[in-house]
Amino acid sequence: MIRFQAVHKSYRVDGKDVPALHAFDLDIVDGEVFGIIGHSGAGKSTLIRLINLLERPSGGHILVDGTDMTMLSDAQLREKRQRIGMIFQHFNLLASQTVAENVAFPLRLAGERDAEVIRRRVDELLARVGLSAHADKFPSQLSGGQKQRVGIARALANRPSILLCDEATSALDPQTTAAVLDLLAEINRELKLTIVLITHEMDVVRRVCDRVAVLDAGTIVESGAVADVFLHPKHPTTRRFVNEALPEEAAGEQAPFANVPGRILRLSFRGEATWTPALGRVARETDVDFNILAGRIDRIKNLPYGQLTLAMQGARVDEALASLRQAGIEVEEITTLSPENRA
Ligand SMILES: Nc1ncnc2c1ncn2[C@@H]1O[C@H](COP(=O)(O)OP(=O)(O)OP(=O)(O)O)[C@@H](O)[C@H]1O
Repeated sequence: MIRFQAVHKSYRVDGKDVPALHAFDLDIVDGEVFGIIGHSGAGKSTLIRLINLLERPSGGHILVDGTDMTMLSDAQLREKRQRIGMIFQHFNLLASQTVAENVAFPLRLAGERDAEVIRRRVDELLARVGLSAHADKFPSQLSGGQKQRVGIARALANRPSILLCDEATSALDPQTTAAVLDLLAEINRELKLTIVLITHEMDVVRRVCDRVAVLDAGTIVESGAVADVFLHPKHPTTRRFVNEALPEEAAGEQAPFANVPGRILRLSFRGEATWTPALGRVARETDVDFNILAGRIDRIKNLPYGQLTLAMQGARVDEALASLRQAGIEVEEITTLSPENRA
């Protein structure tokens, strides 16, 4: 468990303290993939670097598995950091060392001297990230995705219980991003380690995270299970991120519904409800008509979900909505959204 207690952080700039993170509490539980999303300058890097104390908090406590990181001596902190792996946007590999030497580096740093032990561990790690054939290459001979795989192998070398990912896919194209995120999800599942990642892309959160915190100008404005935050964003900043990830839905919300006859509704289906033909059944039973304005079916991590924006007409619309809710479908009336909420 990673626990932030009343943590805040200011940087000293031109003799003045400038706040980067306002006081916050946050728990990240063992084995989850926790995302922190925010725009540039929101404080994401600061927050993630507080976990391994690459940044020291201006106040408050950071507990990792019950140990207060702020109380450790330098030697204790070095030891603790070996159990907290980290990967970076620009990979931070040693250019003059081979892939195998880069992965061996943290093992040597931790005091391992036995060449055979190191070789076996490096082989195992390179196999895990799919780079066994590239052990003797130099970083400059690898693609971005391969470099990040080396970064991941290196971060896992000392069997950490936590992996911190600092914009780990921001320098990669969408296909490579998807492959690296799949690898992170696999590592989380199989090694049961906790992953904390920061990103400015909601799609990264949607693909791999269990929970998410939205950071806006140094404040956590919203947090919770990804499906809840994604399907029912409350804060305008969250809504903007979600709309980036759901362009069709965004277009639907901004359509001129004032001219569409009927009540404008948004239906959200999760899990099994995504595949049941409830809408057709309810329409037949209650004699309502519906017109689909926007929609999509996708996945939030392993959870299938669907969202439909539709206009519904008929004398028994309220009855239809009650039946849909009973079938496990979330129903929101969106004609009543204020212009601010539609942003
Ligand atoms: N070492 C530093 N000294 C002074 N100010 C800093 C320092 N590091 C960060 N800041 C400031 O703190 C705020 C938060 O920065 P941080 O890098 O944590 O944000 P971020 O969300 O990670 O941004 P980005 O996505 O651009 O990396 C910014 O206003 C930034 O200018």
